[in-house]
Amino acid sequence: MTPLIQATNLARIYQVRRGLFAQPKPVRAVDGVSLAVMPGETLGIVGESGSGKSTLGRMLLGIDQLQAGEVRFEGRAMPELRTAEWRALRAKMQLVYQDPLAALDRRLTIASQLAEPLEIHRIIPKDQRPARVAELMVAVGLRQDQAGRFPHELSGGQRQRAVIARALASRPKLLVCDEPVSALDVSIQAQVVNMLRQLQEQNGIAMVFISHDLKVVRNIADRVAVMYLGRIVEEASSDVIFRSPRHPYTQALVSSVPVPGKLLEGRVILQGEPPNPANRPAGCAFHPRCSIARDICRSTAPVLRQIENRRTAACHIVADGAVPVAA
Ligand SMILES: Nc1ncnc2c1ncn2[C@@H]1O[C@H](COP(=O)(O)OP(=O)(O)OP(=O)(O)O)[C@@H](O)[C@H]1O
Repeated sequence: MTPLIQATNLARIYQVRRGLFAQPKPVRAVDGVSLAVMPGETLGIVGESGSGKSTLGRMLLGIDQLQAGEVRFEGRAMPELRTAEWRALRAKMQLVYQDPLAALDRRLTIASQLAEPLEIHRIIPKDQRPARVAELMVAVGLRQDQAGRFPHELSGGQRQRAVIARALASRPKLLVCDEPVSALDVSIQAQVVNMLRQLQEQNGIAMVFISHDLKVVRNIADRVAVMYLGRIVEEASSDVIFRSPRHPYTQALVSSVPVPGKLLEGRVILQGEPPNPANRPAGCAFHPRCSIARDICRSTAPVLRQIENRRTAACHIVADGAVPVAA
């Protein structure tokens, strides 16, 4: 089966100047990332702030330039130029990000915002648009009397529902959700995540779900990729990642998620400084914080290897004897 979206060896380096007269330094935001998402599947992407999750999400959609690598959608390479073909493909993949107020136009009513993509992509005849707008509102749990409201007249959760409805207007096959519930109250987060899950099941939409919140990812993802300083360090099904994380970084992340009724015994505490993308440690970037690091970890970067059936990890210690993924 062809993946819906497949990314190979994506890389993005930013030149970042810290201070007016300082020399720009390269920041490897995304550094050789490959992934694939099957139709209808949800891939969770987790990692601390600065690990490159958002940059990766934008690269998948073609919003951020690819400096290296390739993205294929339904088997076709994404065109580099913003041609008609690019726009047609982009309509099939939509972004939902953290701040719904920024994503919505403050001067337009909710109904007008939902009608806009229908107009732009000329998806359905004009006379059918009001009915489609009403349908989209029902799909995301907004009331019809909210159609005439402006974004500031809705709550945060309702605004995010409107953003999701707009993203659904072009009947996308992929949603890239970048921290879609982080700005919402915890009680509302679960409602929006459940709604996303339902929409996905009903419409067979695939998702790339980016979040630093493992509890949320656990709820929604089929598979999880863990990022550390621009690279994927472990990837497996959500069950496997949360039940038996193997990479020491994944172990630390997973053990920091409180489980009701369970003591924090055996919890792995991350040592050392949080990662600084402008100052990537030599060897394995995680080694300064790793409790099982050996000499090789300080000198040689580990490659992502298949360490078990359907699990990959980039760690010299856990992958002893395993075959590199690219081999
Ligand atoms: N437009 C930009 N210009 C310069 N540096 C950038 C830009 N966008 C991202 N970066 C840098 O790239 C690195 C990765 O950032 P990115 O936002 O992709 O990570 P993230 O994991 O999504 O983090 P967060 O959860 O904080 O958004 C960071 O060091 C960030 O400062």
